[in-house]
Amino acid sequence: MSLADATAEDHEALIQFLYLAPVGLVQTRLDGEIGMINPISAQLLMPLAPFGDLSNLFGALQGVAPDLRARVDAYPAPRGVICDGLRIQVSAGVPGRSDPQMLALTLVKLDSNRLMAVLSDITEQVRRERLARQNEAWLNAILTGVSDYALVSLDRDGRIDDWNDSIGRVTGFSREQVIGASYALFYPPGSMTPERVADRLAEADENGWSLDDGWRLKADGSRFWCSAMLAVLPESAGSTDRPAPADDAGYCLVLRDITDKRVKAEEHRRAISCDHLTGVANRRTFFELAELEFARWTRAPRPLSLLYVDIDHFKAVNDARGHAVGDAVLRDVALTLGTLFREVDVVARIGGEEFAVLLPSTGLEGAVTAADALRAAVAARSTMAEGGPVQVTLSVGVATMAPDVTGVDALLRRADEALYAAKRAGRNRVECWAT
Ligand SMILES: Nc1nc2c(ncn2[C@@H]2O[C@H](COP(=O)(O)OP(=O)(O)OP(=O)(O)O)[C@@H](O)[C@H]2O)c(=O)[nH]1
Repeated sequence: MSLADATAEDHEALIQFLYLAPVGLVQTRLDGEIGMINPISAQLLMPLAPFGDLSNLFGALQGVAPDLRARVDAYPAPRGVICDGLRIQVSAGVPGRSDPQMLALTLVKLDSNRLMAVLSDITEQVRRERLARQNEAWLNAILTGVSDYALVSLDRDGRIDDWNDSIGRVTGFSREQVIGASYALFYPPGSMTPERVADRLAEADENGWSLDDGWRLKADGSRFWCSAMLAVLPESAGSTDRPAPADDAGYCLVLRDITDKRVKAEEHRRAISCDHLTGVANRRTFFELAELEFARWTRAPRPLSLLYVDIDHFKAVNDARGHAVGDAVLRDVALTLGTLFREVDVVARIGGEEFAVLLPSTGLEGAVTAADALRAAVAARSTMAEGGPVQVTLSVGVATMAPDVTGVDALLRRADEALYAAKRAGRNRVECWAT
């Protein structure tokens, strides 16, 4: 066989591999223009691509992974792995019925002109991981030594009904301060609502336990990073010879100070849950948290609202001042969003110049007030950038939960419709969804 024949055969084998590979493979230029794409990629990308346009990988993924282009631009080496198994949330699931669809993307820079993208559907794997994580956390909680724990016994309403030294040791609170208080006492202001207190109790009732990590408060006002497990006590405290009726059963709250491990945990959390450019939550995290809120709402309806935020005429900023200045504006808007909202609110970048804010325990009126405060704050400031300050305005669509809203996607659609109305009405406005 001649060298030319052998090369042609190799080429043919490569094409065969590309077409039959069990994962999606896409070869693009550095600007994302697609040169070669196999059927699995086309199948995965087609539903995401605006107007079914599969000419550019970044364009196709713009709605679900807006920062890809920036990642490629920021990658300094002539070749190498730009991102490895980056998780991209494609759609929100419906609690109890379907899981959110998730893709994994590995992006390799082959040389100064070409990228290779490997795409796979990891929806099922993510579901299994979530279950495994919960099991592991539970096992860790049981197996680790008990000296760094504070054990708190709670009544059915989440009020602390028993005291032991471990609470004083870990949190610094005295018996008088804690007995009769809600366990929300250990949470920093703004990070707990009465509904959330009840949610965690309900979650524990349903699963036997409920876990969460985050900042907690000590008696002196300082914070510690805590892993908290709330477990159902099958019998009421003090009952010895007969099981208590189920109504009397309380809870055991186990607080563990893991401040030392926090830096690593935080770094990990940020890497997977925050938007690369702005530092606010990414689209995937938004949907995860929004689904949790929606599931809570399904169990016990309470006010829950959503803001869909879009920067006005942002393309003009990019066109006039360049992409880097556009990025600085995005970061600035995210900063304003981050400072205006409560810790319990979820602020996320869900598209190129689109943000969403989920407001638990907030009805329509409160959401409109918050949206207008945001609109006014952004309109009043400007971003300092090379070549002079840049001013932008926002349009905001507001929607609130109602019995006929079937899921997170549906709520988002309503907020999007309201946003569209705000754009039509002249921009720099807040509009609410109306039937
Ligand atoms: N700098 C920068 N620009 C981005 C990023 N993601 C998306 N964009 C740009 O955002 C712009 C969005 O423009 P359009 O959707 O036309 O909307 P608009 O100009 O904001 O106009 P209206 O929304 O109708 O007020 C496009 O120019 C995108 O290229 C990003 O990460 N950085």
